[in-house]
Amino acid sequence: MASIPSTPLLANELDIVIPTIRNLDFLEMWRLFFQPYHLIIVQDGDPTKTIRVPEGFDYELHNRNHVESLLGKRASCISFKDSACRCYGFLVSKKKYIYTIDDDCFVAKNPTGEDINALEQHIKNLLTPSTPHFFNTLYDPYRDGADFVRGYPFSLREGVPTAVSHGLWLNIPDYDAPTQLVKPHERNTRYVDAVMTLPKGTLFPMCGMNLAFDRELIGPAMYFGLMGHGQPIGRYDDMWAGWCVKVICDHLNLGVKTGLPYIWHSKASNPFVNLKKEYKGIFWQEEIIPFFQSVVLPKECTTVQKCYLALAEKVKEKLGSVDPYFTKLAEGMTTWIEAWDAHNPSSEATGSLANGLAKVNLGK
Ligand SMILES: O=c1ccn([C@@H]2O[C@H](COP(=O)(O)OP(=O)(O)O[C@H]3O[C@@H](CO)[C@H](O)[C@H]3O)[C@@H](O)[C@H]2O)c(=O)[nH]1
Ligand SMILES: [Mn+2]
Repeated sequence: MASIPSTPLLANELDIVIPTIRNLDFLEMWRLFFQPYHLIIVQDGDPTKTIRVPEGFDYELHNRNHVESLLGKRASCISFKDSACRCYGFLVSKKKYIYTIDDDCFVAKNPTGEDINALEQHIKNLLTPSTPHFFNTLYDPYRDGADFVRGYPFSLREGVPTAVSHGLWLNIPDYDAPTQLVKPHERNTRYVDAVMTLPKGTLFPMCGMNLAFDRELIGPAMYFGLMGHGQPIGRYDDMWAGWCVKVICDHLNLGVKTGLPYIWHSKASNPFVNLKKEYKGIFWQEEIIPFFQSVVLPKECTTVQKCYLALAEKVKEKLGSVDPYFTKLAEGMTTWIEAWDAHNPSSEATGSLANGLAKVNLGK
């Protein structure tokens, strides 16, 4: 009986990025799964505050002083006093893969009561192809005990490289403030044992609290937009990144998966505070979504950076009239790419990997 290959740890190829304003005692629960990895802690808020990290973890900690000294004027594109600051950790990492998790997310248990190694599942998701061009009704065909169903074209069974693995949450669901207010006691107890590829041409609300991605394939697009201090909106950082990422993944023939793994989200943030942060986004998104649904990136955009800069231009042109914020956000997007390329000179080369995929895509 062939043994089922265990998932490679990728311990030297993956960084764990944690945005935080509090001590990281939550890591104790993750120690078994996280200890082999390097952590990039992005300390938000007051840089003079000391963040306690449990013994035995290999980590680097960046606070606002570090952000400003590394990026100089370009630090303006990194949010302050919002979890969006986490994207700074994506920028300074030198690894191929990123896993990002919030500090109020704990190890969940599967229906048989076993602890879920969320990182292992994300790695499986990222190392197996995606199927955005044709939906497999038995979900993830590359999973042990599953396959492509009858009628699935063989020409599409190779799939495409997976750029993003979007995990979910038991207990406190990632609801918006109005839903939180209406359903304050609702908890997610439903464990759905599935991983699905998001079909090409479909957007989704990407949550940043349990998220992994291939930094070499899509890193430059993982900009968590301008939120928090000095900004008219909050809690749309991960959403914005998800919409940009999905449009670019569709263009470059890359895949986005959602579903397993689950984490246990323990803390409901204050719905009234959240409502204040979200309220402009709640009506702006009725214009933002049609914008992303209508975006067509030029075929000359064969790297993530080129796609992202073209997208920033379109944001300024099409959404600038909705609110001046979007002009500022478009500038933030451009500054982000400048900062990314300044600190990741080799990324154009990896962008050419996407370029290669784009050629495959464009060849069709
Ligand atoms: O100013 C801040 C506030 C928080 N953080 C860190 O960010 C994450 C998420 O914070 P928290 O769990 O308190 O908030 P949630 O509402 O549950 O977060 C969800 O909404 C999204 C907001 O954009 C977020 O991505 C979702 O997970 C924690 O690690 C805090 O320590 C911060 O860095 N700065
Ligand atoms: Mn939370």
